[in-house]
Amino acid sequence: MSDDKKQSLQKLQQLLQSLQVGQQVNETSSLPPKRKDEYKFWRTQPVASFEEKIQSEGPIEERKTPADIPDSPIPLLSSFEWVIVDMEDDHQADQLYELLCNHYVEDKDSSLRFQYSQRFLKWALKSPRWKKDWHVGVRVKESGKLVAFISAIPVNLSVREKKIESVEINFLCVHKQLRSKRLAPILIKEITRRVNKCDIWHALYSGGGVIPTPVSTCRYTHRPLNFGKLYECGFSGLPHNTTKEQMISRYTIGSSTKLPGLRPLESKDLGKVKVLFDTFQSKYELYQNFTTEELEHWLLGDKEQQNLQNQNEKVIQSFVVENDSGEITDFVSFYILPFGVLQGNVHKTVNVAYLFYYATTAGLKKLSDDAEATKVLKHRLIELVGDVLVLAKRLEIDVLNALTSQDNTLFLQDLKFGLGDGYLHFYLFNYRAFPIDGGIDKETGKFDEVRRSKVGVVML
Ligand SMILES: CCCCCCCCCCCCCC(=O)SCCNC(=O)CCNC(=O)[C@H](O)C(C)(C)COP(=O)(O)OP(=O)(O)OC[C@H]1O[C@@H](n2cnc3c(N)ncnc32)[C@H](O)[C@@H]1OP(=O)(O)O
Repeated sequence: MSDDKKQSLQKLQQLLQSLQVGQQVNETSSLPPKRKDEYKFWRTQPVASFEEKIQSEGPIEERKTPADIPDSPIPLLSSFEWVIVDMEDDHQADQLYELLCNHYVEDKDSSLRFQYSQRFLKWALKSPRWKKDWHVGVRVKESGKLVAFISAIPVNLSVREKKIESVEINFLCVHKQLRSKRLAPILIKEITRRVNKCDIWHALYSGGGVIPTPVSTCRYTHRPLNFGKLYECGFSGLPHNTTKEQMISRYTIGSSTKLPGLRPLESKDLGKVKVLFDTFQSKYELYQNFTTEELEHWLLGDKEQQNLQNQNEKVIQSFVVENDSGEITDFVSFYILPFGVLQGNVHKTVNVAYLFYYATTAGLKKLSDDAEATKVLKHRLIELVGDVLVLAKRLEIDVLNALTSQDNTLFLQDLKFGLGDGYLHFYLFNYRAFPIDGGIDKETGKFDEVRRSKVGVVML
């Protein structure tokens, strides 16, 4: 490949990357990592240091009880107040939607922003055992304007053989005009207080920026499904000596799925899917133990989504493969989170889907590092995710994104996913753990098909 072509391809990848960056833009990602003692806030928190040689896994802080935790919220400047954002009230859910749309994550020149629908946010924030008290907002007292937010949902994590009652922290957001005023640490301390009051002492969170200290790092990858539109939006250039038609043809996929017995997941499948999923997930070193109720929520959507007339409008799409004997041999899911295109483009939205959870019986009976089992698994995942491309295309998705987590490195290359520039770092609060493989070869920065990743959680 000529240098020009390489450069153009690189540019294309960078541009495409901006479509699927998720959490890595606008965070601390552009800053070089500092020593832990230079992180004014994080050096005070129970997290491992970068340089620490971990000897054994377990909690960092001594065991406390909820009685040790203050009853009152962390003080705020007098012009602001703590509020709960009531996700059951459409008006308040809309205010959160507004805040996130305008201030959460965007690309560098502010031409793209996430379009978190109310439907998406309700699904993400009202998972089983959710608590109103953990949807924490900050309002300007005088105007009532919502200017900051942070959330927690309960999760039961497994870190290697240990089960850890935890929360997942997400949607940390501060209004642009209030940035760099140390409000984020206050939000983090307040959510910590509220969670601790419920006798929970650990958390999982992720982000594109490096803070002390990632337990794993995965890389973003993307698979264009509608190159023509991405090109028209101005996000993708053409590699040197390549026509638009050639690029479109490179990414063209068939219109029908290939796996016999592939159909949408129904609630009657959940029992079987849970058994399959539990077995499949247990090979990872970081994963969530789902109850059947949680599995229903995350794979079928909340009641509102389940009751939709048009199932294509669901933000979560899940499918199973049922064989002739009525066994569920596989399931796969993806969620949809579009970007709004600003600055008067012909296209108003870029439809982005993210690969979510999956499991298969293929290669399960043998040890996961058995070469034959890996071959069987790889072959099956190429078929399964290959069908996801078709299903996503039918829903008019323009790009399918995936991380290098789970067993994804087995199919990314074959299915023409391009390596992105963005990384997603996974963090554990108040828990020391040995590093977990993220599916990237440390020498080359490319997909690690041999070790793969041991990260089995997917965060929204
Ligand atoms: C047991 C329960 C525990 C629960 C808590 C577990 C921990 C949860 C942790 C949160 C998980 C969130 C998961 C998600 O939602 S990741 C999504 C984060 N959100 C965005 O990227 C949206 C756009 N950006 C913003 O809204 C703001 O820039 C944010 C709010 C991110 C920072 O606001 P601002 O730019 O105005 O900064 P500041 O002056 O107030 O504060 C500066 C301090 O904050 C540290 N900082 C900056 N960004 C992040 C970040 N993404 N995670 C952790 N820390 C972060 C930074 O290193 C510095 O500390 P230090 O370097 O001096 O030490």
